[in-house]
Parts: sequence; C-alpha cells; structure tokens
Amino acid sequence: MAVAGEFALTCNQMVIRKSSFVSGRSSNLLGGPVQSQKVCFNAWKLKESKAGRLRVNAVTQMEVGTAEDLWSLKGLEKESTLGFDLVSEEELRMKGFMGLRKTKLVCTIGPACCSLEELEKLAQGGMNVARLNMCHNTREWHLDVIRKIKKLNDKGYSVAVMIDTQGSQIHVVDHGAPSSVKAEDGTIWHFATEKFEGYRPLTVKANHEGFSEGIEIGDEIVIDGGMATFEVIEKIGNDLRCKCTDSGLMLPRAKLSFWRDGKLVARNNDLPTISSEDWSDIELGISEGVDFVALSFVKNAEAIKHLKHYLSTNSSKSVKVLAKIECVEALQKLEEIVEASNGIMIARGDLGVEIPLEQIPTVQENIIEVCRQQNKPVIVASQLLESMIEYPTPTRAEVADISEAVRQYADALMLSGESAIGSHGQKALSVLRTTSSRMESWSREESMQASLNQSKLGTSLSDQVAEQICNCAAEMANNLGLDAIFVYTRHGQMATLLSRNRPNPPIFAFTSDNSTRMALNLQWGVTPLLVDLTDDMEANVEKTTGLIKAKGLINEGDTVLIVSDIIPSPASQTLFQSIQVKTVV
Ligand SMILES: Nc1ncnc2c1ncn2[C@@H]1O[C@H](COP(=O)(O)OP(=O)(O)OP(=O)(O)O)[C@@H](O)[C@H]1O
Ligand SMILES: CC(=O)C(=O)O
Ligand SMILES: [K+]
Ligand SMILES: [Mg+2]
Repeated sequence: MAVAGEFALTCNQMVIRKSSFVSGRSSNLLGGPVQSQKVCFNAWKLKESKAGRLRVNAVTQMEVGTAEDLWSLKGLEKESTLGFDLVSEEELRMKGFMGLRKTKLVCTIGPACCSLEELEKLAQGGMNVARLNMCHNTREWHLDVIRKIKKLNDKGYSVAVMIDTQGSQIHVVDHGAPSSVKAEDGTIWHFATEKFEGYRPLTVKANHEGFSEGIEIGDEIVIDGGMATFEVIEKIGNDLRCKCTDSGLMLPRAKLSFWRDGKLVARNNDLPTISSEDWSDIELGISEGVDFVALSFVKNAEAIKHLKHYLSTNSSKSVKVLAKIECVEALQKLEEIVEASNGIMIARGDLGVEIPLEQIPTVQENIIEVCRQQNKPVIVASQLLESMIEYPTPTRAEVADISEAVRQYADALMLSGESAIGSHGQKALSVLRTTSSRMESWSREESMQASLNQSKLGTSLSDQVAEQICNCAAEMANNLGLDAIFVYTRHGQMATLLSRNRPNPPIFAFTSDNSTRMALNLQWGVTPLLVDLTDDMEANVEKTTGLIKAKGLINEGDTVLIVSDIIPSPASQTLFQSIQVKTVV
C-alpha cells in the first residue's frame, strides 16, 4: 500500500512541498507499522540529482497526525536555540561538511597554557578535551583551570574537562633541586623514602615506603623509561645505594621502574589503583563538574567498576571513566577493562617503560581495534609531537606517527608536554589538526572504512536494531554521497554506533543532555549539539534543521540522513529507531 499527497506548508524557513508514504510493512528495520487512517508526511523532498537512485521506500516516514500538527511546529521553533560550539560552527562555515575534522584533540594543560587567553587559543585551535594531570601542580591550580574552561564554555566553546589521576606509580618526590638534575656516569646516589631537609646532592626521595621491596643488589633502576639508569649496589633498610650506569636527566617527578636480567621486575606493591589522594582529586572533579576521569595504571576492571558506581551515586551529572592502558597487567586484561570503561587512553609513555618500545605500534593497533569492536572511544597519547616541546616544527617521524594513529581510526589524539610546558603548544595543536585532516580525507578517498569488521554488540532486540540501523545508515550515507548525518540521541548511544562505522559525512548529534554532549567530544566524527528535544521526532527534525539553516550552515539541496534513538512516550504516534533521507528545500 502506498499513499501520496501534495502539501505546501511553511515552517519557519522550511517548505514542506510534498508528502508521500509507503507502508511500514516494507521494512521493519526502518520503522514500525504505519496506521492507515493517519496522514503521514515526508517533510522533505528527495533530491533527485544527488540521490537519484533513492526511492521513497528507502525512507521511513513519521506520522505527524494532521496538517495542523505541522503548523504547530512553527511555534516550537521560535523559542529554540541551538548549542553549536563556536569552533565547529566556524569550521563548518569555512570548510563545508567534509571539512569538519573527525579526529578529536585532547590537550594537557600546564603552566605554558593555563591563562584564560592561552586556553582560549587552544579552544580556538580545536581542543575538544582539556586534560588535567593531577600528578602535577596544586588542587587550587587545577580548580582555577577548570573554572576558566567553564568560563570559555559559557562564551560558546565546548571543551570537556578530564582529570587524570596520579595512580599507583613509584616516582621521585624530591631530588633536591627545583627542576631537573643531571645524573653523571659513575656517581653514587641514595634512594630513600625518608623526608630530608634542604638540598643534599645525590639523594633522591621516592613516594612509596615499600618502593624497594623485593629489589636485590645488581637490579637496575630505570628513570622515566630510559632517561637515566642506576645499578643497585647496596641495600640499607628500605633505602638503596645506587651507581649511575647511564647518565641522564632526572625530572622532578621522574618515574622509577626496576629491571633484572633485562626484564621488568614484576612487583605486587599493594598500591591501590585509586589512592586516597586520587579520591580527593575525584571529589574535586565531582564538585567542579568535570566530564571525564582517566584512571592511571589500571590493572583490571574492578577499579573502573568501583569508580563508575561511586560516580553514579555521588555525582549529580554523568561523569565518564576512562581507563589508561599503561602497564603489562592492563594488556593482559584488556578486553574486560575496555568493556567496563567508558573509553580508553593508550598511555604510551608509561607503557613504553613496561614493554619493549618496538611492541608499542602493534599493541596500539590492537587496543584501537578492541575499542572499536566494543564501541568505546580511544585516545592515542604521549610523545606524538615530543620534539615540539622545544622546536617549532615536528619531525617527519612524528607526523608519520600521528598519521598512523588517524589511519587506524583512533577517536582522539593527545598532547602532553607539548601543550603543558612546551613553547609551541598552539603550533603543535595545529600540526595535529592538519595532519589528521589530511589522513582523514585520504581514508575517505580510499574508502578505508569498508575494511572495518564490526562485531555484534547488542543483546536485546532493540539494541541490535539500533546497531544494524547505524551500520546501514553509515553505508547508505557513504554510498549515496550524502552531506551529513543527523542523529537525535539522549545518551549518545546511537551517535557512537554511527561513529563506529567511521562514515564519510559528519555526524551531528542533537541531544538535550549536556553530559552527553560533552562525552561525545571524544567521539570520532561527531559534532555534538545541545538542543531541547521532544518525543516528537518530526518536530525535532524540523526545529533543528530550521535552526541550522537559519545560521546559513545548511542549504537548499543539501542531503541529510536522519536517525534517532529518542524513544517516544507510548501516547506518541512517532516512530523511533528509523532512517530517513531528506533533502533540504
Ligand atoms: N599541571 C601541570 N603543572 C606543571 N607541569 C605539568 C602539568 N601537567 C603536565 N606538566 C608537565 O608536562 C609534562 C608532560 O605531561 P604529562 O601529563 O604527559 O606528564 P606525565 O607525568 O609523563 O604523565 P603521567 O603521569 O600521566 O604518565 C610533565 O612531565 C610535567 O613536567
Ligand atoms: C599519558 C600517560 O599517562 C602516559 O603516557 O604514561
Ligand atoms: K597521571
Ligand atoms: Mg602515565
């Protein structure tokens, strides 16, 4: 059964010229049954030139009741605003749909970029997430930075805030100098935990009482994964006397790892994944409304589950928990950690201390693949542009490393020291931007996403339907050369399922939940937009499209694919879990 009708109703800037529908029997995937007594409108005319092969049966219609219902949409639109962040809006205006960058950017905030002006420059440069490493600086300093970022967001930016916990590593707390000290070959150093007063050359204080437990004479202490190396020559109680065997710099919070016969000494040092200091930092994060907590040195899923539970009962807003993969134990339990967390950071800095460096590239590729299969965002972190801490241009190898992470379809790239303490933070951010944009367009040209295998995720029928809809929608959008994908989502699930397919057009995720909007800041290819949504999908589409069109960001003839996971109230007649293709008229 197919019924068609002609209508011309003005809805703000949109003209509904034509309506027609086919029975929902044609495809259960694309929508539920259509009730015969109701008039169903297809609010947009399909553009024949661009989507020539498209027939109305590729489109799910929405029931909107009577013509009067359509008129009422006009009233709705008048009072709405669209939370488009300044940077995406500008990028879209300048470069068009395909010019929107897909790979998200995380910047570590430190003394080099903590003023409001510097933070704003990073936001303008495309920073999607600001990372605060709680290992460094004071709580007051972090608080001040978080508040500055909120201030920028009030101005129209959309920068999510991540706190990164100190975790349970053993590191230097005092080496007797305000900044770095040089360890010379053959010099003797004293590693202790006792507090000492004043400056005593060749003494180092570590943070953990039992740091030397299980360590034997002849073992090696490696500083920051190879900055300097010492050999243990004597044990005095818990203290270690060591000889420098490989000279180098020791930074203020240099990390210690212990090696025997060329292998990392596996140590059960009983340090909790979340220390009491970390809990205080997490409290600060909750009270300041941060968006992400990244847990350092995660060893299994337990700490992740515990923190998620804690946050869900103690935080009024949704805070996402990211697991940092930076030790051997995490690699051994990768699947369960990825499953338990809301996202992953491949913390290559510490990981490179624990596993041979030559294993990092394959481990990275594997972690990214597991994350995509489990539909969790993944950040590639550390040393992406290390040379730019000092120099204004990157090495060729660094550009190749970034390109490889983008080719592997990581969700996000991260700057560490480059932005925190470097002299060229904004330039480094611009290298991330241009390098990722270039690789993204190459991947599109080569249809690289065609080789992605997607595992089945959902167990319930409705989850499986959502997943299949997103897989089909992404394929349709690519095959039809559509301009954009619109997704209407409360918790972001549909947006992430679309993103997982790494489609060519950008994904505009409309949500009325600000936590969802901020969480989607880490998701590949998704531009989150804050807007009031109702259960009436047709009204949502009309309103949001009208608002974007009013800004001049979408034009007549542009084709968009629309999917939704807004579950309407039982009384509502709208269909959900649908795919529509529309042409802006
Ligand atoms: N808030 C800060 N204040 C001062 N210095 C910082 C701050 N954040 C980072 N830095 C500096 O930037 C460098 C790189 O930052 P990053 O966060 O990668 O450090 P890291 O200690 O190696 O990371 P992690 O401890 O998470 O493995 C740090 O070694 C530190 O010197
Ligand atoms: C980011 C981080 O913690 C690391 O690379 O070790
Ligand atoms: K940290
Ligand atoms: Mg680390």
